[in-house]
Amino acid sequence: MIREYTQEEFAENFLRSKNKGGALNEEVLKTAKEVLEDIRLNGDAAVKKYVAKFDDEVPDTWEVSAEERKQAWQEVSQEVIEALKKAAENIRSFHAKQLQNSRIMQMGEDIVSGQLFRPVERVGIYVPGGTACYPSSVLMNAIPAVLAGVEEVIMVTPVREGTKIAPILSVAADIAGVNTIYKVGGIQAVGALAYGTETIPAVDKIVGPGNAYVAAAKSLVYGTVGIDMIAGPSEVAVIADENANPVYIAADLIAQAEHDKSARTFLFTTSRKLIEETKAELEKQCTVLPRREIAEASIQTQSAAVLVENIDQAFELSNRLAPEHLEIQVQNPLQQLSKVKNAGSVFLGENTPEAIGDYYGGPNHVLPTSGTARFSSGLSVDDFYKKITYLYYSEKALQEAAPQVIAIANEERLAGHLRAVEKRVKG
Ligand SMILES: NC(=O)c1ccc[n+]([C@@H]2O[C@H](COP(=O)([O-])OP(=O)(O)OC[C@H]3O[C@@H](n4cnc5c(N)ncnc54)[C@H](O)[C@@H]3O)[C@@H](O)[C@H]2O)c1
Ligand SMILES: N[C@H](CO)Cc1c[nH]c[nH+]1
Ligand SMILES: [Zn+2]
Repeated sequence: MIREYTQEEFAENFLRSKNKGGALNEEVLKTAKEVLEDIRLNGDAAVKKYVAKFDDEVPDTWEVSAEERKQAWQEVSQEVIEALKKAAENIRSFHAKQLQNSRIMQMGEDIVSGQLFRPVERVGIYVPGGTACYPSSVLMNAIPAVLAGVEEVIMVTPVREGTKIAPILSVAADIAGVNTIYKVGGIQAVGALAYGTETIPAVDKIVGPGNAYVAAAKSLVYGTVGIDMIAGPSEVAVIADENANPVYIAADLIAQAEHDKSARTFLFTTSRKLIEETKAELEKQCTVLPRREIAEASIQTQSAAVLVENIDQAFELSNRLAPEHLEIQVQNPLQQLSKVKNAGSVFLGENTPEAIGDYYGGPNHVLPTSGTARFSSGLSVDDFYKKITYLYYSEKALQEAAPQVIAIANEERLAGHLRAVEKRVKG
């Protein structure tokens, strides 16, 4: 089961090599590159080919029809619809606080500058669906986009069985305000959204989580379109002291491990006893897990337990790892929050399992993985804005600024720039 590492071994095995976009290995990137190039050149025909290759049956029509979307509401229980609506409300209130207005600044008497906040016009949201069904990802992706004022939200998701998407995905899409849904997933969906095909329109930005293939494809189309971040296979790190509950820790590690064989789970603790008890719990809880095979593969190959001398050492390792999720299971967890430097999202105390954030709490669950939380953040309203700066100078203001600008332009040996100012100033 979960392997124990010394701090040095952990650094060697998990921080030096594997934590640099680890999920995007060469082989995955090579496949993604080939598929993307084919889609760029051959549009729908290539998409069709790869849906058949990677996802089985090719639906006759890729767009989920208005009729299918209406019918979906009859196929989901009222209880689940209510749960989705309540979750959507929490996510909406959390993200509404991130809304921003354009700014205008008076910089002295004759100068005005500022920033225009403009929504990205057309956004593609990726909703994973290879081995599980993710209505929560529909809400997490689309709600901030709609709040920011995105005009068109296009959702893509693979079909797992038959040629229909799960009705709950369609209901979640209606609740969140998705305009169009296409039954295409994987690299081929990312390619179609980036380059546009006869059926699927090109978008301005692609957001959303996915497995290593999806994450690799997103990283490769960056530049043609915007992307949010590398949101690949799930991760959780738990920092725990001797008072933490091994039953909860094992449950939370399994909750992320069951996403994907490539998911990564970590325990940093001051207690050897807790490591032993967590190991025993992992064995026990996995035996009754429907996705046992996936969770066990993840725990056996991608996980680590590290005994540390004190909690500060645990934070040091976690900050270097920059996990997607960090659980702080120590006494007075709020007092430890200031020690977090790198993480996608933090969960405080034993009553805040990471799963509450996956579905319901409000913060976004689309988060940076494989060490990329060192420089990127979870999805937010901000991802759906462009911030356009502007500047106004009066004649008098330009006159005053001219000597400084001319001096700098002169040093840069850019005479054209210098003259553009010089020609306007008198005297
Ligand atoms: N970081 C985050 O914010 C976050 C949030 C939710 C889920 N996730 C992750 O999303 C992922 C969901 O994975 P999933 O597989 O269930 O769904 P997915 O939709 O991400 O990927 C499934 C698609 O991958 C493609 N694929 C599979 N094997 C392939 C191969 N050998 N070559 C080329 N393409 C291939 C297929 O087209 C398939 O439809 C998990 O890794 C989970 O941990 C991450
Ligand atoms: N834990 C995932 C992010 O890594 C999000 C999710 C959706 N559903 C369940 N979990
Ligand atoms: Zn999860």
